[in-house]
Amino acid sequence: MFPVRIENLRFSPNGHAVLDGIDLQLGSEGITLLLGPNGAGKSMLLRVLCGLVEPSGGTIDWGGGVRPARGVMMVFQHPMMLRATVLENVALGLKPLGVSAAERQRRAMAVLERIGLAHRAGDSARQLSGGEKQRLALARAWLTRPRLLLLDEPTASLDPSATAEVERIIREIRTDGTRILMVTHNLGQATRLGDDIVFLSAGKVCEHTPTQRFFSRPASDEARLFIQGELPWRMTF
Ligand SMILES: Nc1ncnc2c1ncn2[C@@H]1O[C@H](COP(=O)(O)OP(=O)(O)OP(=O)(O)O)[C@@H](O)[C@H]1O
Repeated sequence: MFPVRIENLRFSPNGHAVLDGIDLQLGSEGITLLLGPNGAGKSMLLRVLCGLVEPSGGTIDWGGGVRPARGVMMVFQHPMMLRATVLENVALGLKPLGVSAAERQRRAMAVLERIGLAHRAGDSARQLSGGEKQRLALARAWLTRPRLLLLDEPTASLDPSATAEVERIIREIRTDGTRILMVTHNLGQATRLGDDIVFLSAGKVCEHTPTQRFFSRPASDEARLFIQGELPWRMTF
């Protein structure tokens, strides 16, 4: 499936270019952080990659073949919880894979242990806190062993301790062999988690560079102003 090669990817509903010719290559390992101002097209890029939105043009080459049906998973900023227990919500991810009910429960319990939610297995998932719901959503995706995991601001509304716990789980998923592409507005988080940074502005990739270099020597004016918190609003649209 890797490298994933994205070329001249476009999404232009009603003539407005949300993705304006994205060129990007993703190798088989690591955590890539997608940064950029509001409206840059970060979430839209993830939606196109996971197949939720049909692009207007361009190509995505999934390592020479078509996108593997179950190889790509996405976790949203506000993950959906079914009206069911925590265990059932996690086990659900394995249902389409034809895993038996007993095995689904066994594996779901094992992943709940790893994310520190085993003691909540029998509780209603909808009663969980925001941080716990995000951990559950990560566990649900992790259980299916995706090759590529797309994360859209998974810690956006979490406090520092819940954020640290989610970051720990993301690192574990990466160590387990899953490639991660993640949107964040948290620059501290980008330095903690990111192997490399893709900086998007106005639907285009301005730069794709190792994390340390991005923060010490950004190549584009847009990225430099963004890091300094001085990006003029007119450059964001
Ligand atoms: N389904 C859609 N159809 C048309 N335009 C859309 C659609 N979804 C989003 N947009 C527009 O695309 C642009 C980019 O949105 P997107 O959510 O990808 O930005 P973003 O970089 O993730 O921003 P933020 O950091 O604020 O979440 C916005 O102007 C948004 O209004």
